[in-house]
Amino acid sequence: MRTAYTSDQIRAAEAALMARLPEGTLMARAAAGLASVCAGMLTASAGKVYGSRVTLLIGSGDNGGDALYAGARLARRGARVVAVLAGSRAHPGGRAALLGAGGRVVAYEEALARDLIIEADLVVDGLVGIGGAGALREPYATLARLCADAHRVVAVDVPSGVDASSGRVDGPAVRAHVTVTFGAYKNGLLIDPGASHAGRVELVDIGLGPYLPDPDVVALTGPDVADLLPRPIEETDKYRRGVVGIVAGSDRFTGAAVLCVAGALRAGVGMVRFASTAEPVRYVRTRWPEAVTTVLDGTEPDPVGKIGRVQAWVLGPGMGTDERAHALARAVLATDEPVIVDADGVTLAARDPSLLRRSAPTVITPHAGELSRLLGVPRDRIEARKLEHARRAAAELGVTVLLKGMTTLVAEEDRPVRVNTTGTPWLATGGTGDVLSGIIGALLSAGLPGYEAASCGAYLHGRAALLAVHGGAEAGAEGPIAALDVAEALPEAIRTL
Ligand SMILES: NC(=O)C1=CN([C@@H]2O[C@H](COP(=O)(O)OP(=O)(O)OC[C@H]3O[C@@H](n4cnc5c(N)ncnc54)[C@H](OP(=O)(O)O)[C@@H]3O)[C@@H](O)[C@H]2O)[C@@H](O)CC1
Ligand SMILES: [K+]
Repeated sequence: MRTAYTSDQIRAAEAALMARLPEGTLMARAAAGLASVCAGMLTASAGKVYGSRVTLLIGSGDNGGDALYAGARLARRGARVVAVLAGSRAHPGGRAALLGAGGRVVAYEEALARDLIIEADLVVDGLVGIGGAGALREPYATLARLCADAHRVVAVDVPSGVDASSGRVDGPAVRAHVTVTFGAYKNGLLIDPGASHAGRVELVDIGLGPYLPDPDVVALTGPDVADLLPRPIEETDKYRRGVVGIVAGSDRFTGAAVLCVAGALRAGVGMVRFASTAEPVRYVRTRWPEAVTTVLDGTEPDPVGKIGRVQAWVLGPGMGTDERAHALARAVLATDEPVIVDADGVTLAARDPSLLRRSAPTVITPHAGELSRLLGVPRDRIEARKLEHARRAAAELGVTVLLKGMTTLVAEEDRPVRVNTTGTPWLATGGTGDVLSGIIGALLSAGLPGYEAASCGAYLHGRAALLAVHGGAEAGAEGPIAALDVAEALPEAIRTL
């Protein structure tokens, strides 16, 4: 499990550790780790450290101090190091170390900074770290923008302009090839848009481990998901493995039904009971003979009873939002089984919040627009502050929230937010969300709690998509995928966790 923290949590841990160490020890550890990554990159790109050109962008805080001390180490190995000071101040010890090692220090001037950034083999972003607040001011903002023209950029601790605690980016921000972070991951390195500014993240151990509190954000890894996934045991049967009831599709949207059933079946459910109007039932029966189907014409006094016993429900994909759909949603949500509410189900819940007031576990899977309707908060505000709003929705609605997006978040009250690290931009294609809800339904029916089902489901969905994009391989050339390809790649995604 990868764990991440807010700036305040990191600061508190650093203070506790620093109190036990001679002054400057932590910065020396950070700078040594940073210099070693920089040297590796220079060797890879320029063939050697000696003679290579390094430009340091230096802010007035300790983030600049790290960069200056690392620059001094590189200068001692023969690199030609120049520090551009963005502010009137710079860490005095770091500045002296760089000058002592033969490096140069220049005051910011735009044309000079541009040349130094373009000509460098490596640019080191030491503008701001966890002390950054709000959008970058000038000339920091211009320097961050100029980094787009650099050959290679290493960000110190976090890319400047990215909020370390949330991943928020308000204005220009450095886009790094590599981020060297100290002591522990910061939330902003895992959550977008920050995460996509960080490039590859290298964690340098500075001894913070024993002083870190419970993490604020975590990311599951393949082995974590492998441990959490229920596997069939010898004396099992389809009922014990889990039966999921899928209420999805309508005569207008038949595909959502087929895809949702695909996700559940390929994720390894014991059995699918599928219920809908006549058309989607016909399509599901044709494509998935494995599913047991029920036609609902909307006149049933007890639709849930007609469908039969299940251990969990998927409610919503393509089911529509009319009166019939509303009544069906009410009936499913009145049961005592866990329910994942997706798509039209989320729209119905936004219109009638009483639907989500239930004691059994509920997972909702909105994108930012759907969450905007649920919370009554503008969509762009949610997109800018995803962590905050996923948490708020979980607390206010009393459900597990899977907020879809470039990085998917899973929030539940009093638990660290889980951020999903698998996936690919190719996933942005119609129907993939229906597959995801089927996967989560399958995991819920197998007995996983909502928090685990949602986060493992997102992981498997993203991993299956990656395999499909690479034609079944872990990496390599990429090609387009359709939603059904994601479902079809699930068994391989699980096999190779
Ligand atoms: N603590 C430790 O033990 C260790 C810490 N370490 C390192 O220290 C870093 C934290 O250092 P830090 O606390 O000095 O803050 P830092 O990130 O340099 O930024 C503060 C400066 O930035 C400025 N500034 C802020 N916002 C701005 C904006 N929007 N636009 C422009 N400027 C802005 C702000 O200016 P001011 O508001 O004061 O005018 C202030 O001067 C941490 O990330 C890690 O790299 C490591 O060495 C390991 C040990
Ligand atoms: K930085």
